[in-house]
Amino acid sequence: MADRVAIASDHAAIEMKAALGAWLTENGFEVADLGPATADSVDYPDYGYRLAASIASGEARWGVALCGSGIGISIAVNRNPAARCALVSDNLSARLARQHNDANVIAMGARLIGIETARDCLAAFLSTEFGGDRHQRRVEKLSNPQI
Ligand SMILES: O=C(CO)[C@H](O)[C@H](O)[C@H](O)COP(=O)(O)O
Repeated sequence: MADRVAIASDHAAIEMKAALGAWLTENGFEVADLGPATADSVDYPDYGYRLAASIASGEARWGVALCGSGIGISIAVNRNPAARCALVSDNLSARLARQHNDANVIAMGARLIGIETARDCLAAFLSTEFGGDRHQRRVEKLSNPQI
């Protein structure tokens, strides 16, 4: 399970899903493609929930969530308390999502960024450690929402 990555999208990001899935495999990650399998129009919540469930169950350590903007699917993933999904579009945000937020799912928008940028973000995300310390306290508070 350690390096297993679950990847899911909607129809808008099917090509980016294929490209990032191939890159993950080439780089030694075990990939669970949670769909969809075709470019037929689908609803991003269905795939976001499926991805989050694979993180919650421990089937996957990491998640990659893709849709047109990345917004809808990131909202869907974050409905599951086991997920900390960060929507990013640049290398620094991808690194900070790990360093400060201990994000376990990266979301990106296939209609907003190109595949090269997405690969760069994913590589940065997967190679960056959580910083712990003060960030640990804050991340723990994310699991205990209160005013
Ligand atoms: O960006 C999205 C939601 O935040 C989704 O990716 C969808 O791709 C988008 O809403 C789909 O639009 P479409 O006109 O049905 O392709």
